[in-house]
Formats: sequence, structure tokens, C-alpha cells
Amino acid sequence: MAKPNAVEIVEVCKVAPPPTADFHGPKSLPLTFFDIRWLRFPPIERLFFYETSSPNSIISTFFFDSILPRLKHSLSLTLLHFLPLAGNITWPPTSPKPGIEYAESDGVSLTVAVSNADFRRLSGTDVFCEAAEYSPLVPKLSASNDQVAVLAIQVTVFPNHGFSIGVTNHHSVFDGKSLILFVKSWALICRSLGSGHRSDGHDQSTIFLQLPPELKPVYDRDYIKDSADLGTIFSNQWRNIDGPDNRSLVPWEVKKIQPAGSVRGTFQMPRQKIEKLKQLVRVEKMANKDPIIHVSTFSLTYAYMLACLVKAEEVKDDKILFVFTMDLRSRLEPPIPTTYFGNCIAGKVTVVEREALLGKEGLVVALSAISEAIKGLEKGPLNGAENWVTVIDKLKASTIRAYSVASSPRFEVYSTDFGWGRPKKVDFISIDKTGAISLSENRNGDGGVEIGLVLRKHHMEAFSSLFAEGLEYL
Ligand SMILES: CC(C)(COP(=O)(O)OP(=O)(O)OC[C@H]1O[C@@H](n2cnc3c(N)ncnc32)[C@H](O)[C@@H]1OP(=O)(O)O)[C@@H](O)C(=O)NCCC(=O)NCCSC(=O)CC(=O)O
Repeated sequence: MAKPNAVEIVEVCKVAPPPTADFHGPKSLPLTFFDIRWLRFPPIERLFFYETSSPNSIISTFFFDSILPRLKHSLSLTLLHFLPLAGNITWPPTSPKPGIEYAESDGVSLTVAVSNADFRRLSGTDVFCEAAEYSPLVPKLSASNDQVAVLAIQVTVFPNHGFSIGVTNHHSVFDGKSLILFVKSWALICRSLGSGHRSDGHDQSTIFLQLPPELKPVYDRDYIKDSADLGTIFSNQWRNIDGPDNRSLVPWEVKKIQPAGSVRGTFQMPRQKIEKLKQLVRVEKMANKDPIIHVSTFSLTYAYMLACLVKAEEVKDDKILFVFTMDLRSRLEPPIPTTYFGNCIAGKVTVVEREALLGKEGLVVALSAISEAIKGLEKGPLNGAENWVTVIDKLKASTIRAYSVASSPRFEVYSTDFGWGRPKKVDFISIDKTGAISLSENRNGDGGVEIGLVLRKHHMEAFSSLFAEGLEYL
């Protein structure tokens, strides 16, 4: 590997659950309308960086002798609880809707690679690295017209520094909350293997059949009521997008919003600044005698980002789109378990005038638009659901800049410890294709928000100045 930043693949294998064990998850799983809505959406890619040191040997030896076998073994055990993840999405001609099938020979594709890229630079926040540098660290989902894999994983070692775990998943099987449920279960089992403790707390070194209630996936599809038969409506819509009776499952190739040479940036919104912004907005609203709007950590961070981004990117469109998703598990009537496994999110698209965003009141304008959208939930979380697939199709074709949000600070990704400590950094790689803003909790644990962005380099530099300047005087 003479070239700098080279990633060499040393193994591609399938990890399956242990053959003789009892499965805790179903072998086939229907997709609900919440899932089918995302059928051709580009795969979601996340990357966890772990810095490691080895007491006795150099890290690459430690990685291949200790870390990798433990990751593989624990992944296999975790699949006992998450069997659909080892399967594929299929859509047989006889079936009105697509679904997930697991066959005996199936497994999760695991790629093992070695990288000579600069681990500290990629997992740091000091420099803006090219977005393309991260792509070789996340795997592709195997996909054909007839079937598409649910999940693929890549573990990459950076000799003498650490390793990364890249996770690529199909959005049509689960939302971010369920994906993180799986990753945290895998991390817990991996950690327990290392300590010789069972994940349920009892001493035992080989069998890990129990997960704590907060990680146990709930697969019961009866929780999702579909009185309007949206599952069939969405399936029929997909069949008619890109041709008559098209059952292709190949994810859409989206035209990258950001061109080659774009860079990835990570920014922190500290808790203390969020509190100051909250006060500022309240005072301003009171002075204007406006009704109090929804002011939360999420809405303030998103609004602040939007006000900075529109300026930094010098957006020319008269109207800007804000797109974000809401977790409906607690909002359905009756609410469903928080560990329900699948998709249970609704998207919201809001249109805002560019000029209003660029003005002095830009932050409050953005905040009001986000608040209105959240308030819209009061009309019923499924209001307008029949248009969900057509909205995705329209957004794909739209040339207007859409600022969407990926992931959530509530997922607490920085607590994902496989036994070698907390991640040094967690990146949402696929935002380089979708142009979304990714959100997670601040890694320093201050209760603030960490933001991931991919922008053209000069836009990132402009954004960085605006972001820092705005917070400096708070
Ligand atoms: C719609 C929302 C974004 C709005 O969030 P808000 O924070 O503005 O409003 P809210 O009513 O939910 O919360 C109001 C206040 O209560 C707190 N609060 C409420 N419920 C909470 C909970 N379960 N955990 C922690 N805090 C909670 C909030 O922090 C906030 O206080 P404070 O102001 O102090 O913070 C959110 O409710 C939501 O649904 N978030 C999850 C979105 C999601 O799942 N995204 C991923 C989609 S899948 C995806 O993108 C792909 C992928 O990830 O793979």
C-alpha cells in the first residue's frame, strides 16, 4: 500500500447467526407503509472511529488477533436477536408488497480493510477533510433488481492508531432509532464477551441470549395500523415510478448535491450557547408581543444552522426547503413501544423565503417555520401520509436547495462502546449524497449538539466563520 490514503480490502465474509441456536427474531418480516415509503432511498452510511492502544503488541496485531474476532463473534450472536438484518428485501411477482426474507445461507456482509490514511485527521475536527476520503471506509449494500441487502458492515484498521466501523443500511427496513438499537446491542454483547460477563449481568462466557429491555427489538407489526391501506398504495406508486410494473429494489443513484472536492466539517453547538439563544429568542418574542413558539435544543440548532447556511452557500433560489423527520412512536394513538423495530417516522417539508432568512430576523423566521411544522402534528401525525412517496419522488427531481436533517442527538451515538472505549468521532457519511445536516449529541457530554456537514470548501469556510461569529457574542 504505497499510495497515501489507500484502503486495502483484506477480507469480505458473511457473518451469520450461530447455526444451532434459537432465533429470537422472525425469519421473514412484512414491510409496513412506514417502511415501503423509503423503498428506493439511497442507503444510509454511518462511521464510528475508535482510538485504541495495545499494551503488549502493535495495534494491527492486536486488531487481527483480538478486536476483529470479538467483533465477528459478537455480531453473529447479536443477529440472533436481529435476524431480519441478515436477510434481504425481496418483492416476488406474486406479492403485492415487498418484504424481508432471511434464508439459511444469508448473513451480513462484513468487509475487513487496512487504511494508511491519517486516522487523527479523519477523526478530528481541526481540518476539513475531503468528503471522498471517507467513502472507502463504508461498505456498499449488495443490490440487484430482485433483492437488496438490509445491512453491510466494514471494519477498517488504521495501524498504530485505531479502527473504524462503517455501517450501511437500507432505510426501508429501519429508521435511525432502530439502527442504533442494533448497533448498541452489538456493542453491549461485544463488551460483555471481553469482560466474560453475560449481557444480562450473569457470569457466563459463551452464550448471550438475553438483551436488556431497553435494547430488545419489538417486531410486532400489529402496532402499525394501516386502515387506509397505505402499504398497498405506496407499493403501487413505486411500481409506477420509473416504468410500469417496476419492482426493482435497486436504490436510487442520487446526483450528489455537493460536487467532487467538497469537504466534511464538524461543528459543536455548546449547551451554554443554546441556553443563551433560548433566552434571546424569548426576549425578542416578548418585545414583539408574538405568541411563544416551540423553542427547543433541536429547533434552535436547526434554525441557527439554516440562517448561517443560506448566507454561506449564497443560495440563489427564492424559496428554500426545510425537511426534517419526527419520531412517531410516542405520537401514535395509542403510542407504540420505543423499541419497536422498523420505521416509525414522518417527514415534514416547509418552504421559507430566502430573503426573510437572510434578514436580521433570519433565526426567528427559521424557528417559526420549524415550530409551525412541529405544531402541524396536532392535526394528526399521519395527516397527508398518502403523499409521502410522491413527495420523495418530487424532492429527488427538485433543484431547489433542501436542507434536511439526518439522525438525532437523542440517539446518543457517543455512548456506543464495543469494549475499547467511547468513539472518538461518529460521522454520518451519506450526507455527502443527500446534502443533509447530521445531528448528534456533543461528544464532550455537555448536553449540546454536534453537527456534521458536507459543503464546497469555500462555502464551508464561510459557514465556519458565520457559525463562530454568531455564537461569539452570546
Ligand atoms: C420532531 C422533533 C425533531 C422535535 O424535537 P424537539 O426537541 O424540538 O421537540 P420535542 O417536543 O420532541 O421535545 C421538547 C423538549 O423535551 C425534550 N424531550 C422530549 N422527549 C425526549 C426524549 N425522548 N429524550 C430526550 N429529550 C426529550 C427535548 O429534549 C426538548 O427539550 P430541550 O429543548 O431541552 O432539548 C423530535 O420530537 C423528534 O421526533 N426527534 C427524533 C427524530 C428522528 O428520529 N430522526 C431520525 C430520523 S431517521 C434518519 O434520519 C436516518 C437515520 O438516522 O438513520
